[in-house]
Amino acid sequence: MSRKIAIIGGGNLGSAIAFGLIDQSFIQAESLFVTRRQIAKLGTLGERGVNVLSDNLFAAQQAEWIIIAVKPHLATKVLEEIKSAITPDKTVISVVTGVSLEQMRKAIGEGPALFRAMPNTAIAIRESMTCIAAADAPESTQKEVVELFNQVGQAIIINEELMNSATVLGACGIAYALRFIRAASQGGIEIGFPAEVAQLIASQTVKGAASLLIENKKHPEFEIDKVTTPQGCTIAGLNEMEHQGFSSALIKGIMTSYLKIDKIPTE
Ligand SMILES: NC(=O)C1=CN([C@@H]2O[C@H](COP(=O)(O)OP(=O)(O)OC[C@H]3O[C@@H](n4cnc5c(N)ncnc54)[C@H](OP(=O)(O)O)[C@@H]3O)[C@@H](O)[C@H]2O)C=CC1
Ligand SMILES: O=C(O)[C@@H]1CCC=N1
Repeated sequence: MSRKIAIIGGGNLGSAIAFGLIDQSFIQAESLFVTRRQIAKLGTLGERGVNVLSDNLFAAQQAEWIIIAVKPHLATKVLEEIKSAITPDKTVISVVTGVSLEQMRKAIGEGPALFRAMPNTAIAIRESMTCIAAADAPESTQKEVVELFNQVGQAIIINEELMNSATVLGACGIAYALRFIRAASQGGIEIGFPAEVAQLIASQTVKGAASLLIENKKHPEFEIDKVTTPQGCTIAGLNEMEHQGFSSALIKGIMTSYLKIDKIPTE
């Protein structure tokens, strides 16, 4: 990509995006500007040739595309800080939870194309699921933004009303899936494996299950039916998990996360 990109807020997600983009060679390291106040913590990106700095305005002045990746309560402040650098030809993409396109427009003013994107931390290894919502952006710019996030996983356009749902299912979802793997590993240790072997088996098995659905595009129960031998051990274990509230716990957790989003301070 010939454009320059600035990532304002190089924390967990901002850095993950940076690593994903340079590892995929989507952008040259020297065309990427990543900011945070404690720049020493961006050392690894700096060693890879990325411009690491604490001057948000300078970073935004250099780039055509500006990705905002600070915590929700800092988003408006940061947008106002870099406002003078956001000329109408630029594209601003916020990955901030709970900050609407309308709030962004209010902080920046009319002109630039605005997007909200909700990737997850697997973006660092180019395996993100990213949901994107656009405001007043030409079709061609929307395509470019989807293309950017397709470089580092799978990206789709959604209506902004679904952005909180996308946050929970896609971004928080990484943590839910990892907690499943941790629990499976702990069970694996109890039935005989050393911890690292249990984790490998649990992780690769989850990867395989996800890949079956993504490649075959069938309902999970279709694949489960292939595993559950009548009177076998799989159905016995699955039924016990459901008696203990497995699916119900997950759905209730998803709803709790969803209801929490509107309570996250964005000012
Ligand atoms: N983590 C995740 O899985 C996901 C997070 N999100 C959203 O992404 C955003 C970032 O989350 P996350 O990466 O986890 O949070 P982090 O706290 O890890 O990252 C935010 C970064 O912003 C930096 N920062 C704070 N103030 C400024 C400033 N004035 N100028 C520039 N940088 C600043 C902080 O570094 P320093 O203190 O050194 O300045 C910090 O590293 C949040 O809005 C979150 O809701 C969305 C999807 C997934
Ligand atoms: O937990 C949070 O609030 C953010 C949003 C999605 C992932 N992390």
